Amino acid sequence: MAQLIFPKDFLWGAATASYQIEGGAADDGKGESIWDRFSHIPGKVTNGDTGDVACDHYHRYREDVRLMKELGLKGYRFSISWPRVFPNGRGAVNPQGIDFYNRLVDELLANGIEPAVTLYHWDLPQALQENGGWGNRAIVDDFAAYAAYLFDVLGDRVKKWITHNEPWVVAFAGHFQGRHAPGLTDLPLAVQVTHHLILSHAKAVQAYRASKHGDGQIGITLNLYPSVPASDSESDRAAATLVDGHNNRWFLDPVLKGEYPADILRLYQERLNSPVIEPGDMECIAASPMDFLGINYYFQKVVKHSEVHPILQFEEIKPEGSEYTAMNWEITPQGLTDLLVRLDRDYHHPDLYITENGAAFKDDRRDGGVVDDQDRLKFLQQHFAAAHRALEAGVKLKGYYVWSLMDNFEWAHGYGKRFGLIYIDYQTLERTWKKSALWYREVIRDNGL
Ligand SMILES: OC[C@@H]1[C@@H](O)[C@H](O)[C@@H](O)c2nc(CNc3ccccc3)cn21
Repeated sequence: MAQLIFPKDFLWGAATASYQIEGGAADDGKGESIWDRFSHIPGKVTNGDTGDVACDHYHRYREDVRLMKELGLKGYRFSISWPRVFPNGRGAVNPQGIDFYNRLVDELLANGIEPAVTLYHWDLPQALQENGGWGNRAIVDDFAAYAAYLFDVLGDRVKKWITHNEPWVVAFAGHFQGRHAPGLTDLPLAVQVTHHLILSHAKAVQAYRASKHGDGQIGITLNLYPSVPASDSESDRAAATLVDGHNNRWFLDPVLKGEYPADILRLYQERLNSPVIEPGDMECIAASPMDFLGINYYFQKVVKHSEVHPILQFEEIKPEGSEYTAMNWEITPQGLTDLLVRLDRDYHHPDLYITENGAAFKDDRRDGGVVDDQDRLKFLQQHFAAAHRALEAGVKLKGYYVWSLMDNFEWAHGYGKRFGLIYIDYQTLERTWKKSALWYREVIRDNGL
C-alpha cells in the first residue's frame, strides 16, 4: 500500500525528444537538422554516434505506444522535428512528415495516453541555420509560423503544448560553449539567442490564443537548478546569485513577470552589449502569459567564485562524499523540493509540471529478462518523495514526466549514456524492460509510493 499519495489526476508520464529517438533522419522527405549536421562532424559526438537511426521510433512508434500503455502512462511528452514537417524550415510542408505526427497522436489517444508536444527540442532545420538560425531575429516569425501550423493541424487533439525545451541549453551550450549544435562560441550571440527564443515563445503563445484550437494549455520548459554557495564567503554567495540569475531568473522573469532581471540585464548590456531588445519586444513578452511552467530538474549546483571567465565569474564544484550518476551529476533530491518551494515563494506562477527528471546509470546487470537498474529505481523513489514534500508545502505540482521513456541519443555523449525506463539494444533495436519501469508502473497504478 502506498505511503505517499499524490493528488487525484496527478499526471504521471514519460518524455522523449525527436532527434534522440526517431531515426529516419532523411526518410520520407525530412529535411536536415543542425543536429544531423553537427553529429556528422568528426569529434563532436562520442564514438562518432549520430541520430541517423537512434531508436528507429519513426518506424516503431506503434510498438513504443504499446509499451507506454503497458507501463500505464497517463501522459507522454515528445517533440516534433521541425525539419520533418518543414524541410526548409518555412514554405512547403512535407506531407509524410506531418502524417507521422498525426498517426502518433492518434495512436496515443487510442491508448488513453495524453500527448504533450514540445515544439522545439534543439533540432533546428539546417536551412534556417544557414540564414543565421536563432541568432537572426527573422527566426522569431519562422517559429511562430511553424507553431501556428501545428496548432492548426494537431490542436484539435493535442491540448498540452511546450514552446521550447531549455532555452538556456539552446543558447549557451549551442552558441557559447560549442558542445551542442550549431557549435558556436560567441557569448554576446548566445545572449541575443536567449532573447530571440523568449520572444519566439511569446509569439507562439499569442498564435495559440488566436488559433481555432487554442482551448488547451501552453507553456515553456526550463532547466532550473538551485544554486548553492560552496562556502559562506561573500564571493561564493555572489557567485551563487550570479548563477541563479544566469541559469534561472534570466528565463523565469521574462516568461512569468514580463521583464529581464535587472542585475543580469545590466551585466550583459554593459559587458556584452547584448541583447538588442527592440521597441515592443518586452510588451509582447509581458502580454503572453502561460498556462503552465515545465521544469526539467536533474541536480542542484554548488558554486564558488572563479576568475576563469571575465564575466561569468563562477565555477561549479563536485562535493565530496555525494553519490553521482553516470553523467557525473550529483544526486540531490532535496534540491527538487527546494526549487519548487522557491518558485512558489518568489513567483506568481501557473500550474507546474516536472517535464523531465531522471538519471543515467550503467544498466549492465540483468535479472532474468529484465535490466536490474536498482540505482535508477532508487533515484526516482527519492525524487518522487521530494516532489511529494513540495506538494505537502502547498506547491501546485500537476504532473511528472520521467526522462526518459527509453534509452536514446544523449547528444554529445551519444548512446553510451542510458536514461531510459526501457533498455534499447542498438544492434537489434530490441526494447527490454528495466526494473525501474516495472516499479513505476506500480506507482502510477497506486498514484503514490
Ligand atoms: O541529459 C539528459 C536530458 C537530455 O537527454 C534532454 O534532451 C534534455 O532536455 C536535458 N536537459 C537536461 C538538464 N540540462 C542539461 C543540459 C545539458 C547539460 C547538462 C544539463 C538533461 N537532459
